[in-house]
Amino acid sequence: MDQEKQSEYIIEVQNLVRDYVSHKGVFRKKKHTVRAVNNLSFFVKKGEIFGLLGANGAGKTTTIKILTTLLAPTSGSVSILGLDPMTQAKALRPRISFVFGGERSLYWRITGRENLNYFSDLYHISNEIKKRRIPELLELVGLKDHADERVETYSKGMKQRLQIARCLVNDPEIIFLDEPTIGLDPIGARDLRNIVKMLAKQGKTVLITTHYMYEADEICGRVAIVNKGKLVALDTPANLKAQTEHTSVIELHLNEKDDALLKGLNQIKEIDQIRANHTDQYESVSLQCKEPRTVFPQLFPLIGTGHLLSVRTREATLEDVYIHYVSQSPH
Ligand SMILES: Nc1ncnc2c1ncn2[C@@H]1O[C@H](COP(=O)(O)OP(=O)(O)OP(=O)(O)O)[C@@H](O)[C@H]1O
Repeated sequence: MDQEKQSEYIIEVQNLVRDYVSHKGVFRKKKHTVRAVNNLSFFVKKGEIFGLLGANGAGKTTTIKILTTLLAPTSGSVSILGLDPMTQAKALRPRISFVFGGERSLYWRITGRENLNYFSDLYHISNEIKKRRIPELLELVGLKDHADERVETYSKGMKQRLQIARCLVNDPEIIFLDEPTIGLDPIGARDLRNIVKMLAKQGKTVLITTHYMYEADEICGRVAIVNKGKLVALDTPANLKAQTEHTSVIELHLNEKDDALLKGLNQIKEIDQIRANHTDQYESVSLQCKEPRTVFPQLFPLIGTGHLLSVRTREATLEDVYIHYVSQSPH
């Protein structure tokens, strides 16, 4: 990527590597290295909602920690707002903010408003700005009517919204959100997504990690799919789905597990990928293929009488795309 092109980005990550080194054994200690981030590169523009997607252990949190000045990289270069998070942390910190999933960075014994007041003071925000900004933030995250209640009385969703308000007290240019909707009920998660969308509309840049593909599809302008520390795909959700344009999914629901069927499905060469999910009540099998009509004639003879509850075809979702990339990348 040339210099001119890079300058339009406010997050620049190039060939980032981070190793964790530990020592195992009591006497003869053996060095053990885990490469959590493996040659990762991506660039984010101002105002984007950029998603970092990956399974547990993919290296997302490690990457965010490096980008937010909390952890040193092993090698590679990172530039946030034109600053190096390691050597220019002091200049960078007031201009960014972050929320880590499940983190307890609020004081539960005091009210929501008092929390925002306290965190504003840590950033030396003037009384004049605080007076205007804190009510605005409480309004933004829908906590205006609960501002003077203790945080310990808040629901999980309210606490998470207060975390977002907390991370906005310094009016950051970039917000890093590590799994912000984890553990929230569907309405709480939707409220949080709406807040994130609103922030991007106001010109904030958001880097978000999530396990929920529909969430990434809904709010992210672009997503990077990371597997075992490596980038395996990067594009808009629409483009990623379009690249698998000729991919359809046939979904079968069966009233019980059918090993013979799975064995037979493995023989159909027109099926690109098979995913089976077994619950107490039923077995669901998803088949990725290019042309369902080429699969059906071979599929139906395999299904034992009485086993099939339903069958339907659908277009590939971002989740299918994600599974496609993650299962294809080398282990
Ligand atoms: N402090 C540490 N010491 C040793 N290994 C670590 C440390 N922190 C993370 N790792 C390892 O680095 C890899 C990446 O972890 P990381 O937490 O960055 O992944 P993640 O994508 O955020 O996962 P999750 O979705 O579970 O939060 C994992 O293999 C993890 O076990």
